[in-house]
Amino acid sequence: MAFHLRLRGMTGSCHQLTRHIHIPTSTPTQTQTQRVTVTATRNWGSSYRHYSQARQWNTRTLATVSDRTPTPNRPVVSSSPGFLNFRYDDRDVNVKRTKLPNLWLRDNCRCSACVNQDTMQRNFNSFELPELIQPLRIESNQVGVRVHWSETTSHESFYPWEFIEHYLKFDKRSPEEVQVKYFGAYGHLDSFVECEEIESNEAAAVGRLTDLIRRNGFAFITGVPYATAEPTQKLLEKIAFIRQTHYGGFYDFIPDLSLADTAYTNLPLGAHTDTTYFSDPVGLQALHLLSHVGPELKNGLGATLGGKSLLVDGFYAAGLLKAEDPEAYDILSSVKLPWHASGNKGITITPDNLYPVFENNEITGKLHRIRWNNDDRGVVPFDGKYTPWEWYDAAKKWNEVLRRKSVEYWFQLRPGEILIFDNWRVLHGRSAFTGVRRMCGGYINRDDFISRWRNTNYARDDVLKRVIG
Ligand SMILES: C[N+](C)(C)CCCC[C@H](N)C(=O)O
Ligand SMILES: O=C(O)CCC(=O)C(=O)O
Repeated sequence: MAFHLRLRGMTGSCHQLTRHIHIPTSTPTQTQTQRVTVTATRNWGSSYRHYSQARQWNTRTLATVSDRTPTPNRPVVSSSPGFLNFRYDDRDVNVKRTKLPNLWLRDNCRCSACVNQDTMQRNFNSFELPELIQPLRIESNQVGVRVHWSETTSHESFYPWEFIEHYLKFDKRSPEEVQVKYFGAYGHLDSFVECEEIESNEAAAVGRLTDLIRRNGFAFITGVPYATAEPTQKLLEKIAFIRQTHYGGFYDFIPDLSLADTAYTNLPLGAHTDTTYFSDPVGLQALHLLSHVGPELKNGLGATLGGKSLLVDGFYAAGLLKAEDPEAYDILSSVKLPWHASGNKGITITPDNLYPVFENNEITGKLHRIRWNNDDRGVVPFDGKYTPWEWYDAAKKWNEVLRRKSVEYWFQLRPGEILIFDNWRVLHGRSAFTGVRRMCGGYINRDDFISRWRNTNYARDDVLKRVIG
């Protein structure tokens, strides 16, 4: 018996697909093979729209394959052309949709045949899946839904209820958020991990360290040997590999202008973020003061050498600006600027695009990244929603907030203490100094930092659910 399915009201060109599928008869033990000719439009999008509108097929309504066994507190699952339908009983469950596309579900099969278990990468070509794939049989239980698909080689997928119900209620996975703790003039007194803790229990200690940085914006590693720079480098590499830049990888510097940047001088540096000129500014920056040798004490009075360190919680400062002058916050979020690093011969780095001072997360609207180094900023453009003088006015307000006594956290770095901060949130600087001040440290990519934080603070299954979607 030929079983011709044709979607009515199709537009655009069609092409014939011939499928052999097993449609179970009423008695599940018997199945019969039937030639099925299915037509679908080339333009997948429109066929989807028509697909979901096609109520009547030109022959019998598709045999609904569904699992009627109700599972407490879970929706009843049924099938209609192109979709699995999920109907909650009369409970008022707040859902955004009551059906999920078959092709989307099949593409998200996570079985060991579909996902390379060694690499966690998709193991099949999504675009060779039957465009009008249908379930032959559906079973559901307390844990999830099992679907037997109509494919040339029949395929069985299992979807945990957590996955299904998430996408009935939401459009996507929301970005990970952590409870951040702002800091002001007094910093965080408890944001440190002992070096020996890392040596004795690396994963747990690095987990605590990365979580402190994630939540507080910065943390110290204390008790670090400082006769040489090597222990510092080794500790940083326990978080993630050190990022190479035009300053090299692990850095160890003194004020000798060995590289063309004011960091290699004894000049004061106002609060800034580093590498504003990279498309992907460095995620973490580490600084360890190894030594500071100055002129001998004069007439017995202590010669203050200077070189104090400054941190500003950019998220806290931006919150103050937003509350006091929302338009200034919006201007600094909207006006996209050029940034550059061009001091070193043969180096002229600029980002792939123009970027604003504040970047806000598209989903949560929350401040996500600050890019602020007025010395490395390019020319404020004339086009766009705001004029340059509106930008200067907003930036001046931002600059004023950054220099408030209540916002600036000044402290003295000491040998043996590595400072590590979130360069997308925390601005840093220093006071002028005399003498020879030796600093070492390194940059770490944002994504490598966040990956390490995830994997040292949460179970892998939980992390995989978050990152695969
Ligand atoms: C010494 N160390 C490599 C840490 C920094 C060198 C210069 C940093 C500069 N503010 C920039 O963003 O490029
Ligand atoms: O010397 C310092 O304390 C900080 C230097 C600096 O701002 C940097 O390396 O980006």
